[in-house]
Amino acid sequence: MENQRLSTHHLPGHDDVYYIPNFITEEEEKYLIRKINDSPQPMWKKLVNRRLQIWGGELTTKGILVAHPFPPFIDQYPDIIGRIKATGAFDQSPHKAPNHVIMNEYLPGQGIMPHEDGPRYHPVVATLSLGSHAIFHYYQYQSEDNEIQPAVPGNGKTINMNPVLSVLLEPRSLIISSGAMYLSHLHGQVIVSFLYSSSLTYLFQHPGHCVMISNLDQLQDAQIKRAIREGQPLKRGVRYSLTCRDVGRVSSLNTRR
Ligand SMILES: O=C(O)CCC(=O)C(=O)O
Ligand SMILES: [Fe+2]
Repeated sequence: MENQRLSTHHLPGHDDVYYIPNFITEEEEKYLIRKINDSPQPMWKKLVNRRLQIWGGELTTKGILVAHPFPPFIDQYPDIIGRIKATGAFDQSPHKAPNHVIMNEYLPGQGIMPHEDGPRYHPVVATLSLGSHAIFHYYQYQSEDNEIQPAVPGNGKTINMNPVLSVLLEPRSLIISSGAMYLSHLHGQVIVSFLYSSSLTYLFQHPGHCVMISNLDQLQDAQIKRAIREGQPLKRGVRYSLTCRDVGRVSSLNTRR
């Protein structure tokens, strides 16, 4: 997906992952978090390690979207959908913009296991982070010539738990994954309450486990940059992620988008 508007944001060595810091302002972030927290209890689905809300409609078991209008804080003010569309990341997708958003809430110490987003979506996902940072990893399945690593099962295949790419997601940033990173890799967010910085290139997720962060040069958050520079622990707060995707098949009974 080489795209002029995004080309300055791609991660070094990875043409199919883009990191855009400060995609929204602090004021817009506060507004969105307030709207999320104001939403009625029945909107939330509780999972073991996170809570989530689904915006844009429900997916049937056959992968068809029964469309429902977005809440206005997603496609009116601040117009997250319009701004994502303007990046050009969805130029090749069926609706040229995301029509489905899963909003995840993670408390400190919560995360999401490595997984694939699957074929129901056009293979581009744009994720907006709010509230706090996360380390986001991309993984591959184990291949025969890879060294054996501790692994967890996924679709009967074994995952190589050495990430191929690790990105520090700042609050207000947008990360876009496409191409092979969507189609043949897994992604996940490691469960940590603190991050410890060691040098300017490596961060400790927990003592003894170091990861190389690919987007250190792209970071913009003053607090995060200072903590990394000074070797201070980065304390996790509540993080919200808005994962925005385009579902190709939309029910004709209810196509308001
Ligand atoms: O929280 C994130 O950044 C990622 C969430 C995710 O991968 C998903 O909802 O499919
Ligand atoms: Fe995902």
